[in-house]
Amino acid sequence: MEAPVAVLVMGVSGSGKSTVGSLLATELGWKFYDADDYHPEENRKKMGKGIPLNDQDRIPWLFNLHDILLRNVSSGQSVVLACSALKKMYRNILRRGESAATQKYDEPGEKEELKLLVVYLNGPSEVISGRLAKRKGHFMPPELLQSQFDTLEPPSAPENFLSLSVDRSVSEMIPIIVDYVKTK
Ligand SMILES: Nc1ncnc2c1ncn2[C@@H]1O[C@H](COP(=O)(O)OP(=O)(O)O)[C@@H](O)[C@H]1O
Ligand SMILES: O=C(O)[C@H](O)[C@@H](O)[C@H](O)[C@H](O)COP(=O)(O)O
Repeated sequence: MEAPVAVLVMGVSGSGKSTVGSLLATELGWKFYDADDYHPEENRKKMGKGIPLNDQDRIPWLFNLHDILLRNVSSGQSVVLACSALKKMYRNILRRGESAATQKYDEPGEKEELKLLVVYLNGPSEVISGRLAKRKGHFMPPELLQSQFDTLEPPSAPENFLSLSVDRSVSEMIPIIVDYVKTK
């Protein structure tokens, strides 16, 4: 792998995106972005009140994240992004920005400005809700987990993705992800 890439670490709230993504970026020596840091105040307030976000809330946030990824990759900087990216359309926006909205080029691999490698952290709601119940000092209420599962569209071919069970330890995941990234 030579050209700069963006690695998306995705999954429902509490699946481990921030933990895995930040360690991965450190391991690779790449920049790390946590999509949670880019939610507008209205989105945070909405989630804080226990109301799930909808497409209208998420799409401008995803456009902004696409711009950040593209700016980095265009300047030669590979990046890791931790972002829920629950729907296929959301991942297309991260890849293509506004052109995803026109759906002219819908499928990953077609005329992409940005190579996005997807790491999908998957696991049962019982395990993830147990972790959220213990997590302290975060704006996301654990009650929203079911809505995240309801919205989730797991990645599928032709998306370029690696699926990892949240049952694995983080230290076990990192070398697997590094291998995946290095062979792409
Ligand atoms: N693979 C893992 N094994 C055990 N605990 C984990 C694992 N990944 C994350 N955690 C813990 O689960 C909680 C949620 O992780 P976090 O990274 O905040 O998830 P997300 O960013 O997807 O919401 C945190 O308390 C974190 O320490
Ligand atoms: O698209 C969304 O609904 C949000 O991005 C959501 O998925 C995310 O989970 C929250 O921002 C909370 O952050 P954590 O994922 O860190 O719990």
